[in-house]
Amino acid sequence: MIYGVVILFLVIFVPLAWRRSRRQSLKDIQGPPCPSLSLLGHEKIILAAEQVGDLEFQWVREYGPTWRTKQCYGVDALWTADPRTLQYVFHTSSYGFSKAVIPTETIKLFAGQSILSASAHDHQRHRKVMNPAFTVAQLRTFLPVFRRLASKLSQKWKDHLQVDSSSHILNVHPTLAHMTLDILGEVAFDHQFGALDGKEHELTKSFHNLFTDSMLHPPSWDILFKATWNYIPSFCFYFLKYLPTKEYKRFSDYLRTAFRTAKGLVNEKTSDSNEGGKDILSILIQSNLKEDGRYRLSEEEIFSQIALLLVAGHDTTACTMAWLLYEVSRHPEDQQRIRDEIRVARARAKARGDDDLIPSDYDTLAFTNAVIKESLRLHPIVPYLVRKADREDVLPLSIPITTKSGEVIKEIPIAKGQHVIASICAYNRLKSVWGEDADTWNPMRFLDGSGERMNVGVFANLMTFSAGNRACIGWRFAILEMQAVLTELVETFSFELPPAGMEYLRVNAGVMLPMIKDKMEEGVQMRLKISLVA
Ligand code: HEM
Repeated sequence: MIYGVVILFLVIFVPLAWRRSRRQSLKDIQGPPCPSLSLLGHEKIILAAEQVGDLEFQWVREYGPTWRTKQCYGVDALWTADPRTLQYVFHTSSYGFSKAVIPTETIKLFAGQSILSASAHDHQRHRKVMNPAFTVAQLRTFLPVFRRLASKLSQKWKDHLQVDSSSHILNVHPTLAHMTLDILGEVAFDHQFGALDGKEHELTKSFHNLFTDSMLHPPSWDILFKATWNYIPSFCFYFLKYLPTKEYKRFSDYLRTAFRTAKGLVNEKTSDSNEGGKDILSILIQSNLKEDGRYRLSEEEIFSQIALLLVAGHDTTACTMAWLLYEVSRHPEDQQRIRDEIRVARARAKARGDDDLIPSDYDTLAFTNAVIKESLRLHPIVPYLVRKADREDVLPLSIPITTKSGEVIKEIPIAKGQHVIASICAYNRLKSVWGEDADTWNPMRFLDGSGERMNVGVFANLMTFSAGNRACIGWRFAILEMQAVLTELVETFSFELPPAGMEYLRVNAGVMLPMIKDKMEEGVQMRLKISLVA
């Protein structure tokens, strides 16, 4: 049946797409030759790349930081890693570039009517209600929970070592994900998921391999089918959740489960006699009630934020931490330097009369923070973002490019509806921003300030948390959580790469996940050798 639907869409929409591609003005922009006359353009090779970003890095080397690719049905897409263009798209033009249809409708499949897929007008409303839950003061109150659950994780790993031997090769990803879910449960919803205790919540089951099942290496029919979404009336999207294939079923099953969990959590809050709850959901509900009725979030929108937070706030951080521990394993001398730095900070805290580090102590861990930034630079969990110009516009470039006809240009006129793809992974490795060693590990770049001159993204000039008014609302949350967890783990354990023979892949499942070559059927994993610090 799905093939019939796809063929029908192809017949109707290929001519439309072809006509649209004629209107565009990007023909003179250089880019990789199209693999064939294929209707898929470059989409298939980008989505199937063995290592996320490798193609983009190669294209930046060949064409400069702004280049053109073909999307399905011959439509041109403009890719950019140019800092000025990114600043223009994400900051200067404010809401002038909306999220493209395919990511928006895909997000709705697993996060309903949440902030992540809201239109510009609705986004301001969502963000105003959610902001009070993500202030610095609010987040600092979460630190004891971050520390307690990091220490619980550490105890679990110690137990592994006792059962096994003094060192052990451990897949660190699942327990990191259990810990980040438990953290989110407590600080966001005042709820105990008990994932680290091995409790099988229906949510953890329905989240397991959600993105790899739904988005990793999509079949050609799905890529072509999704491309038709750019041309169909919006009421058709309502039916996507009923598509019977695994790609769509996994998302709609998750959304149903998340909504069930969300209803339970909201009921707990509203029946709670303690109205001054300090968790994210309580603050969101209180902030919503203070709003004028016209601007309030509906019940469905609140459930959707919960479904989104459960995804956006846990595995993103768990995978990012898995990469962080991978980098720490590859660089034992940096690992030791982190340990020494924590020791000094602890001694200072003790001399002051504090039992433990306080939030401002984490800001003084200059090298540890530089390591976190460097890992976020090389391993951005969201590798690119697709935006659509809401009107005709002219994009400024800080790095001029040479067109096919040999002209050197500093700006690119674009048509309304043009897809502009921000390559987060390519920007994060741009030599003009990060220096000649941009492809290699060097946390020191964040200590001499050389990497942080331009202020493109919300954090450390990185695009990893995006930029502008739709940037990650949880970036401070994620950083404080990583600081607390990394200090606990590096103080307690020594990390090494396992013996040679394991090749780690950054796979593209909508988000960038760690897997092991030739063991992809085992799912997301990061195997590291751990032992207790002597
Ligand atoms: C290392 C961890 C994280 C990374 C790399 C990350 C990255 C991102 C990125 C790139 C976006 C923009 C997506 C887009 O425009 O389509 C985003 C949005 C968002 N993130 Fe995060 N995130 C992380 C952790 C978190 C955490 C811990 C939370 C919540 C507790 C969170 C909640 C959100 C929300 C609600 C949005 C939507 C914001 C909006 O549209 O205004 N994220 N994140």
